[in-house]
Amino acid sequence: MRYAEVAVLVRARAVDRLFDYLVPEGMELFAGDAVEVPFGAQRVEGYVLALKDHAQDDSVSYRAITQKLSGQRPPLTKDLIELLDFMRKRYFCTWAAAVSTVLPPVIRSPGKRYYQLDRQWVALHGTQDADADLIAGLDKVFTKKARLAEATLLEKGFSRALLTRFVRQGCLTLELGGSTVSRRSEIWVNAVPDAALNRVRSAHKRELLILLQEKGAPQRYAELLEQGLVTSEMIRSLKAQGLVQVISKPVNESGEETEKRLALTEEQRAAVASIVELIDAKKHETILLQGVTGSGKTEVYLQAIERALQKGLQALVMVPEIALTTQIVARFRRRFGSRVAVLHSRMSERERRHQFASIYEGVADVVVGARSAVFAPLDRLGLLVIDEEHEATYKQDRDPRYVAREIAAWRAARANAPLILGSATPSLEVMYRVESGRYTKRMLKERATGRPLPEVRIVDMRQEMKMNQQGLLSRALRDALKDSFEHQEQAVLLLNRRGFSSFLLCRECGETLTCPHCDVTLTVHRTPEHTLLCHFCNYRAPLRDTCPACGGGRMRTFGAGTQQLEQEVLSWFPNVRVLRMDVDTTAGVGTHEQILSAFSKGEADVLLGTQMIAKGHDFSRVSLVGVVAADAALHVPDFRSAERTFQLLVQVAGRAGRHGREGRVVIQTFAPDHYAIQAAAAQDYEQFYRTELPLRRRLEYPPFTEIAQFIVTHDEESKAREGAQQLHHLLEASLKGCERVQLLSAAPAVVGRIRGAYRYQVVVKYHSFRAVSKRLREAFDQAVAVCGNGVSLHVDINSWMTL
Ligand SMILES: Nc1ncnc2c1ncn2[C@@H]1O[C@H](COP(=O)(O)OP(=O)(O)OP(=O)(O)O)[C@@H](O)[C@H]1O
Ligand SMILES: [Zn+2]
Ligand SMILES: [Zn+2]
Repeated sequence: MRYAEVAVLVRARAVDRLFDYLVPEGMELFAGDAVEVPFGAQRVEGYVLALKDHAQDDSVSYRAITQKLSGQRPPLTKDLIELLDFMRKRYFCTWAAAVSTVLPPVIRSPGKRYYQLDRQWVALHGTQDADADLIAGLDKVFTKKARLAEATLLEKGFSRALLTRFVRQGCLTLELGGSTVSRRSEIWVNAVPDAALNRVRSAHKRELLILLQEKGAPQRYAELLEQGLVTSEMIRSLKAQGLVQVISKPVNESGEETEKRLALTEEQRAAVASIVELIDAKKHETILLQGVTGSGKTEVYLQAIERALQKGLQALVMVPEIALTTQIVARFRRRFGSRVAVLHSRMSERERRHQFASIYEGVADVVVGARSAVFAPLDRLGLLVIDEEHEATYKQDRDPRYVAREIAAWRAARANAPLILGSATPSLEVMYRVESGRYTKRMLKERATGRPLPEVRIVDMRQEMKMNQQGLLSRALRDALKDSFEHQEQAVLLLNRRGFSSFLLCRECGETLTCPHCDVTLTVHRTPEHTLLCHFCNYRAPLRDTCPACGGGRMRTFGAGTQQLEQEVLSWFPNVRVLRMDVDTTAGVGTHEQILSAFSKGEADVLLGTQMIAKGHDFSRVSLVGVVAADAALHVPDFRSAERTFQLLVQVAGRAGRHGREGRVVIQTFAPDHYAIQAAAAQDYEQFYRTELPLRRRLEYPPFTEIAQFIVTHDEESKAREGAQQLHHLLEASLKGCERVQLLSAAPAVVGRIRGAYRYQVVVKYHSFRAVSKRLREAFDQAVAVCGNGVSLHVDINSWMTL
């Protein structure tokens, strides 16, 4: 008897365990396969995590699996199966939630598999190959039909492993669920140096050889064929005589030849060398690649990946938000052609299916993608890269709230592969790990193009207010815009309105109000009564008009929209062309790309928008960057607000002057002396880090502690609050006697209400996850059990952003 240990896709926490099922006689089943099983009176989908000869309890008679759902390949690879367990323990999620997160629904059901033979490939490679007999055999089977079902080929004695290998080599094309999986390449021929012409009898062949020798470089087979200069038979026999070489070069989707690597700068070369050393040694290590904006980190990734591919290994590259990073994907495609698969959340189902198929079949061995790509089914990982490591988008904001960086680290360690974290502005967590010796660091201090970093100027908005300048644009920023337009250059204007909260800011001295216990900004809370509130610990204070610092009477809520900014720009410069990028203008699929590509083609003079314009773009004609209100980022009620502000300002500044004239940056702020703004203006990471770290230490924030944030929601405010208080009691009881743990009072969450549901939070700070995880989990499970109907509980471990 064989048994399967199955994770069933039933969400209820009450049945969150693995179930044993009998494997019916004759069912070919592997760990990782999708199955249908009886569950109560229903039939449900499940995943086989292990196969075994004995069930948990031999005296029980187990029910049998009713059906196998997956096709040839188990959708869950071996390391993904193990990852499920890690996710459950780390993010307190159920088996079902872990499986659903790791595997998007579209890839579970298999399609029928058909193959086509590439005759040109066979004609040119066939007979010389070590596989000559097998290829000749395939050729014969395919004579009558252009397309054969997999079952037919298996019947004829070709094994699956063989078919897969031929797909990877380019000899076969696989058709799966309406899309074609193939490794696109183009065939080139070249004369062997000093090929002895006298050995060639046929005049045609001799002509061809002379032509190739005269050219002295490989020629496209397709072109020679068009010109009537070759037949496949000619090439085959010349190849057999050792007079020509047949080369297949990878091409990209549109058939263009893949691009050559760039000659590296000295710094890049050293970085690539240290990564290559790890790849060769199959050694896991995490390397922080800290490179200033425009230092050419991407080229370092590309060349390191090339090495992994040469060794038959795969690479995974994570980018913060794929819709915003079309440029980077295009570069990967230009370099590695159809070996690149792209995964992100905005793809059509059909496209996603296609991308997954090419990964499973091994045709794509470089995966580039956003957060969820961290689960790509790669079983020969040789290198993992997280670009812009510091970005908040690597944190999943729904359950299970995983951090892609943690998952990548887990997979890299398991695969004995290096993990590269790239950033101009590394997160404090990562830099702290570098300092404590857990990660190594490689620096790129110069821009790869040799351009200098832009010059940054801070404008004190308090002075502007005194001069009775009421608008969003200071005089300095207006002058800079005018200068940029006069030189026919482009400008980027950033107005970030991150978060949903508002805060009070003194228009005369720039003061804001912070929590005396947590040092985060107090936000204006409108329900049930108007108060100032700390979302961390529930401290409250009354609203006020007068400033506690300067005594002025102009404490006002802060915030302006991008539309308002657009109007103001147009009122000063009626003839300039403005593109606006924010949540309103980017709702549709592909709209990001459209706006960005219009801007990079020079169809507008100004791009203005929220933080989505700050990241990663490489625009060649931008010489001016203006930050309209740096304070909006500074006063997000989050202990990371200074860090986020510094990162945002350095990143957006980095868009200026990457190629042409020297860049200029204008930062407008009510807090010109704030250390985050000062360090950003100097583009000095070290200066920022040295100031921020002691503050974190004093207040016991990450990287010195870790934070678990529990969220309780309900349609009625009182129920949500009571639920949070109940959870607080349970946590108190279960954490009793634990050292160095802080449990904060239940408080309204920063986003107090989403889609009608009220949200309360309870925060726990601790030093060691290992020491508290069981206790946290226990309290959480109890709270789930005792909380009434309609209350839902979420947990956010190591909250990346306290939202
Ligand atoms: N070795 C090189 N020689 C010449 N140009 C290079 C070299 N390496 C990179 N570049 C060019 O430098 C520019 C910046 O490179 P890239 O976009 O990779 O920088 P980055 O470090 O990712 O910057 P950011 O962090 O600002 O996104 C690109 O236009 C790239 O083509
Ligand atoms: Zn004041
Ligand atoms: Zn507080």
